[in-house]
Amino acid sequence: MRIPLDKDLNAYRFIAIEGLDGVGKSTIVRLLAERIGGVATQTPDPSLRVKRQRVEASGQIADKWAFYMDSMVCQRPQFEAALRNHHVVCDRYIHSTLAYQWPQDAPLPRNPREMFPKILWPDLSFLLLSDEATRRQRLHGRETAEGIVNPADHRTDVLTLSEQRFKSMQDLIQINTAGLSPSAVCDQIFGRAFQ
Ligand SMILES: Nc1ncnc2c1ncn2[C@@H]1O[C@H](COP(=O)(O)OP(=O)(O)OP(=O)(O)O)[C@@H](O)[C@H]1O
Ligand SMILES: Cc1cn([C@H]2C[C@H](O)[C@@H](COP(=O)(O)O)O2)c(=O)[nH]c1=O
Repeated sequence: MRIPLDKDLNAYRFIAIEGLDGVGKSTIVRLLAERIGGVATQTPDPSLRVKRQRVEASGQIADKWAFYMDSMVCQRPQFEAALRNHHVVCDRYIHSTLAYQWPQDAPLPRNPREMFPKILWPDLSFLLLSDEATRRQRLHGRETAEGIVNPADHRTDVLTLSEQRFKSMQDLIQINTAGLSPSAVCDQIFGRAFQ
């Protein structure tokens, strides 16, 4: 099932799902894309995994910023091609890069759309939120199921700053996922995006 919008031009939507590690983004990206017959994607592109590991290991914030920004610029043609026929739902995008990689002591840019014109801006960006206990429980559940623990998902200082920044971003639509099943979260996003 595909749900085009009521207009000929820009008929399909580019939707970004943002939030802290473990809050439920990839689950919701998959469910929402299935529901709307859209393309589920993510940044950075998985083909950049090795380069990403190298950049993350370097720990240099300028290198990380450049890597994540470049990855979005490079994915632009792929997103534009998909948007000709489908909605696109993306796991992390520009708001994550700003939340995690903008210099710690600098205020966030006031007009990021104008500042970073090379990336394709999402039509709608959603911020998934939950209380910390729920987020940790979800993370723990996934770690137990998959047998993989990513130390980056547990850096409290980084997570605290990133959450503050996410919450201060006026163009993010906040969805409180605590107490909601994945399908109920999906319903809320669907309602906000398409009804
Ligand atoms: N609304 C929800 N209610 C209960 N469990 C959920 C919900 N959403 C996701 N989960 C579960 O929580 C775990 C983490 O979800 P998911 O991997 O989607 O998070 P994420 O935000 O993409 O994490 P990361 O950024 O670290 O990749 C998974 O085991 C998933 O099944
Ligand atoms: C896309 C993107 C990711 N990151 C950081 C944020 C997290 O600590 C890790 C994990 O990401 P994933 O969702 O588990 O793939 O990567 C970032 O700092 N900036 C970004 O743009």
